[in-house]
Amino acid sequence: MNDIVLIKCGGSTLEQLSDKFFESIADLIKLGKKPVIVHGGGPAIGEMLASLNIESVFVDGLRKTTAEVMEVVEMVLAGKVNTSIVGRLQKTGVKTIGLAGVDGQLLKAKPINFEQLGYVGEIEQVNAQFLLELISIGFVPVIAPIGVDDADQRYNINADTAAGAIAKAIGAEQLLFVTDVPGILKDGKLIEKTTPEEIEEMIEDGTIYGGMLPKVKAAIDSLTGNIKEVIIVNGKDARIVHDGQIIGTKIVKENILSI
Ligand SMILES: Nc1ncnc2c1ncn2[C@@H]1O[C@H](COP(=O)(O)OP(=O)(O)O)[C@@H](O)[C@H]1O
Ligand SMILES: CC(=O)N[C@@H](CCC(=O)OP(=O)(O)O)C(=O)O
Repeated sequence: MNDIVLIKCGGSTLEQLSDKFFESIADLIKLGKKPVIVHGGGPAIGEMLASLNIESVFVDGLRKTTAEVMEVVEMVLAGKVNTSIVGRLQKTGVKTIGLAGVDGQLLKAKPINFEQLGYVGEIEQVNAQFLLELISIGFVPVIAPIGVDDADQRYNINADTAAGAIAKAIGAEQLLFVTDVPGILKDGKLIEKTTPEEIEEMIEDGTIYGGMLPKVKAAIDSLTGNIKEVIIVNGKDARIVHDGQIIGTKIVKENILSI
């Protein structure tokens, strides 16, 4: 047991996160957990691009990233969103360090499909050793999903995908997606527990679409690693932990569910 919990904070909910949310991260540390945060910031990037009269174009949920867009993505994610989360967490007394993929070559990336998506990246390698060292000396890393290659080209990585890859690389035990819905909803009702197989069916029948897709795909992929469960939770709730329980949708490996 390494007690690492990777928490992905979605841009959909970042501005609504209460002080209590950050206090519950401090609570997790008191319970002996080692949190690591990966954040998004899609809406903030969209607003900044709009204010610069640059159009946002999405292909299959991924933002088409020209060199000009990449500069804005990095400015918003690393410059604004990351420092804001670091500041809020630090206020609760937690030792925090903000990082983008370029720091310590944390996220080595390559283009997914340059012709179609420009500088959208996929992670080739995570510098897990660097992160584990920071965790071992008591820091909570807060990571912006920006990748880098050996030529210092930066890449825009979907934050859910980055969270899954980082969780797997550092052997996290739990992966939490904090978003703007209470979990996976079906016919308006919260699904409390589900499996990769059921998720495939919900993708097929259209129950799961849009921004939920990269989350469940990253969840399924990370369940092949050290992770025992992935939980999707609502960032609008004051606290993520209620009486020691996390409320949301739990995604577990099939064999565990059938026991
Ligand atoms: N079955 C589903 N249950 C709940 N939300 C869903 C479902 N399918 C798609 N979604 C969408 O996924 C969104 C969350 O993803 P996204 O907007 O990318 O958030 P984030 O910025 O937190 O990553 C929800 O607001 C909702 O519109
Ligand atoms: C390639 C790609 O689409 N990158 C995302 C990165 C931010 C992100 O993923 O933010 P959320 O978690 O808020 O969706 C973007 O440019 O919007």
